[in-house]
Amino acid sequence: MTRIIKKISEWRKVRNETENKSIGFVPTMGALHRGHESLIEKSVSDNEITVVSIFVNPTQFNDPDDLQNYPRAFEKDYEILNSHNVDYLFFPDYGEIYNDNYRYKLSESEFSKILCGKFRPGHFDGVLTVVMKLFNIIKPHKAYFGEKDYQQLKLIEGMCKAFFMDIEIIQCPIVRDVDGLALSSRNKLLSEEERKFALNFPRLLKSDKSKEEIFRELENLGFKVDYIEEMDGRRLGAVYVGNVRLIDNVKI
Ligand SMILES: Nc1ncnc2c1ncn2[C@@H]1O[C@H](COP(=O)(O)OP(=O)(O)OP(=O)(O)O)[C@@H](O)[C@H]1O
Ligand SMILES: CC(C)(CO)[C@@H](O)C(=O)[O-]
Ligand code: BAL
Repeated sequence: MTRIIKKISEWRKVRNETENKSIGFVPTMGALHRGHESLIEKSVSDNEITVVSIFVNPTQFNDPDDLQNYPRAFEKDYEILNSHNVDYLFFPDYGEIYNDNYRYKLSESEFSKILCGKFRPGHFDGVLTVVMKLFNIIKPHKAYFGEKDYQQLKLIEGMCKAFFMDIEIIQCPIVRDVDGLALSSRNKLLSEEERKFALNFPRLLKSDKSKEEIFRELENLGFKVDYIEEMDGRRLGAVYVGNVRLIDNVKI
């Protein structure tokens, strides 16, 4: 059975007893899907101990409605963790993580300001701060992140390098539904019709059109488009379907 740990003090005791065992860590905000499961499976196969965290981190939400509507599914999540033989679920509350009430934060001043960072002010400060805190608490050897959140993944790699953090970041490929939509917790917020409409996003992202053409075509279809950009041999984008913001990227 996956053991639920809510308190840092309780985890510290467990961590002290792990001796030389390898520890893999999968940070999440819950509402788990097969994308998360792919990270968990990799961690379970690579490490002797796997820790998953579920913490809907308020400091990375620039939009209070987005935070309030963020899907939460604790019971189903717990079943999924058990079915993968995850050893520990770290499930802290706000006060446990933000004992400073977010007076201290970690920022990156360049890459975090473009792409998603341009449209979600403060988002990556919140992400980097919470990931640093979680790393300092869990003290994993390896941590697993998905390529769907490509900018997040690169910023976390940069943070580890900048602060000489001895944690290996494992980059995991995007898991898609059979129809091509990248799995995302926020997909649960789409109506059936919106979900069908959302399929235009991955379809156009992977087309051989230019980023400008893709931007225009998505707008003409009725998407609100934050950006379509290319970097590192990838085309990345963020769009709104109704109130739901989706991100995705493909290799080009
Ligand atoms: N489809 C996916 N394939 C691979 N990894 C994924 C996928 N979706 C999410 N992840 C990874 O799971 C980790 C936790 O992500 P998170 O809990 O925010 O889920 P999410 O589905 O990305 O939710 P959101 O709706 O916030 O985008 C991140 O490292 C993220 O990149
Ligand atoms: C890395 C993370 C768990 C930090 O809250 C979150 O941004 C996510 O789920 O991708
Ligand atoms: N997976 C990224 C979390 C967020 O959108 O806040």
